[in-house]
Amino acid sequence: MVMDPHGGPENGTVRAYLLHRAKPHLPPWLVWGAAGVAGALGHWRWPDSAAAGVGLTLTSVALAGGTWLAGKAASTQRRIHSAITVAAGSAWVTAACLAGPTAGPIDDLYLMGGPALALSWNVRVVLRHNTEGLVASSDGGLLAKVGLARAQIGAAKVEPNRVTAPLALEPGEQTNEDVAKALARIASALDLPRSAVRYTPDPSSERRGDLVIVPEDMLAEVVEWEGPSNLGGSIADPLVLGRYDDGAPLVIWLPGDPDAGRNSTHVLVAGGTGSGKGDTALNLLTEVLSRRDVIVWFSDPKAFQDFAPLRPGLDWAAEGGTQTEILVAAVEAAIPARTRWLGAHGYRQWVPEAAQVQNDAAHSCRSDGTACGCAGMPFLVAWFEEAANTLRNMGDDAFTGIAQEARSAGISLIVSLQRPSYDQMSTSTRASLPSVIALGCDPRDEGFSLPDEVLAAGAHPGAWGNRRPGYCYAVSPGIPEDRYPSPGRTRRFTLRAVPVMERLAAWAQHNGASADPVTAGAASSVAGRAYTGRTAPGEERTALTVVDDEGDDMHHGGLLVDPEDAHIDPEEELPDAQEGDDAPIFGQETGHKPSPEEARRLFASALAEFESNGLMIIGPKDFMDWCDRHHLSRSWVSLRLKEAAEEGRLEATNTTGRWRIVPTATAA
Ligand SMILES: Nc1ncnc2c1ncn2[C@@H]1O[C@H](COP(=O)(O)OP(=O)(O)OP(=O)(O)O)[C@@H](O)[C@H]1O
Repeated sequence: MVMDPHGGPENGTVRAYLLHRAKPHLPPWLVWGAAGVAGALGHWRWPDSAAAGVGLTLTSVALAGGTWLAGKAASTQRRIHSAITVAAGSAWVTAACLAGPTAGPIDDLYLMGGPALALSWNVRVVLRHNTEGLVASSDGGLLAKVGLARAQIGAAKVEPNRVTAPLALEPGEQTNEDVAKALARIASALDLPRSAVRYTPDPSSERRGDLVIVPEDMLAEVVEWEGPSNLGGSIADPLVLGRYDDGAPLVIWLPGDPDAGRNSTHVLVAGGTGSGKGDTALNLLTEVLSRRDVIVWFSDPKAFQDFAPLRPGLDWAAEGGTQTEILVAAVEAAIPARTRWLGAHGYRQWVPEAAQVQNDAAHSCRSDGTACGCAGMPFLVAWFEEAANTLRNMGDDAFTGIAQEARSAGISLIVSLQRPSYDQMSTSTRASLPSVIALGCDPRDEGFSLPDEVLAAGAHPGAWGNRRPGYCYAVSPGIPEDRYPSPGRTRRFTLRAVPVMERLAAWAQHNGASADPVTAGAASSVAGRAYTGRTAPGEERTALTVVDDEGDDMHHGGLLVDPEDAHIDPEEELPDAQEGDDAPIFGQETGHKPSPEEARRLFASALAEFESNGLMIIGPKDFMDWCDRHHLSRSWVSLRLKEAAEEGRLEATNTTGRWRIVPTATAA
């Protein structure tokens, strides 16, 4: 039989299991048997010896006294129990030796007294197993050992794998912080991992709290993802990501709930390489996509390696940096539009009713008080996978602004980081993400992942590193705060999950929400055809594109070229430009170069080409080849970009030298 280091059977039979469970309770019975044998043997050896009688009696008294002295370090209760047992046992052996094991009441004493004593020890072992250390500490043992002498432990609540013991500290001498600092020593004294010992301070007292001990790691077993928890439910229902160490489901909520007094939230998924961050993201994304009233805008610089099967269910999948910049701009545009819509329909924040057709007069945008029948607005999840670069480009102020305002617009941001640390994300950006799913990380990054109080209460993701994939702490509105330091584990995704994810994406594509006109309009107004919205197979969603589908060719892209320039064929050979023309052309090579006017026209066409290709955020570097082709300098381009911004064709982004194309339909 394979044994684990704690002596448990790993894969044994039922019999082996029972034997294993019975093992700790056998010794008192073995001692009972041995005493019987000793009595019989002694009587056979010294049937009538007076000397043996004195010797044996002294021995038994010495044994009992010795036990008493030896038990000094044990609790008083245990000491008395041991001494009585030894005294009774040795007295019986003495009597049996001298008078014979079957004489008078000696055999009855053996048969009744022995089992009673053995049982009393069994009870003790059971008690000790459940409240290991805590019983012993009632006389200060454990707590003295860990530097909390004089603290009192109240009646412990014992559940199958969880002991909760109220702790009262020495008034004026000790604080809850002292307990937090002693947690590692308590774990050491109990021979448990540090994450098994937690402390929940009582918010109303600096010297009271609950010590929670979870002796067995019930998360060790890997659970595979089998499908979403609540297909067709609302995004307002809990999202189930895994389970806690006591078996309770690990859930979070994204939208707020005014009735429960819960705010909507943004989530950081933080974990080191190999911590199971990818699978955790899949847990969250599959839950979101399985709900009927939410759309997802998803940006992934890694080209959807992990998320490919789910891609058809996304309303917008942005791949790489530039597309992500556009997605960010679209979120920025969607915020005021959505907030306005929610306000006009009498919602202080997004609730599931907002996603329905607005048939309730109480939620009408009409001034006459009749129902308006407007299309509902689904919740929006904007997801930034591996977001360090995106956040850096956006800048702190922009991100914190978006995060702040998104919450009243029915938008949750989900951000994941390659490494959870301050060199990936600034303090202020970190602070604008109220929720975190903290997976294993470098011990030095713990302070970034989790709030100080949660770390002080015993959370320790640095202890997992990448050795416990999927283990996590979840801090989020709606989770009871005393749960924050409890570890959970998400579910694992294997190849077997792929077809299920594909079916889920197809379900979302057909049955999930699609963007409402307000959100789609805001997205299209900045992203042009880079935003298409999710399309079901066979369904052309052209309504959202502001540019004519035929306009792929930049030079003939109807809508995109000024009408007075429409006759120009830019392919046509252009006359040589005059030397010394007024355009500030520097570093220009000799050769064919367009006149300033033509160059401007070419520039307009180039913008149109970018737009028709969905490349909505541009900078001088995007014009490098173009400059070479047309013998124009980059500084000339920079100047033109600024001019175009003044004309309303471009809009400045948060990054110097990067401009967002204003789609032609909405260009000033
Ligand atoms: N909940 C889980 N239970 C068990 N194993 C898991 C769990 N989640 C992930 N794993 C396993 O852990 C390994 C690492 O997971 P994953 O690739 O998701 O980590 P990661 O944090 O995304 O790493 P990286 O940043 O390098 O991509 C994989 O082999 C995966 O199958």
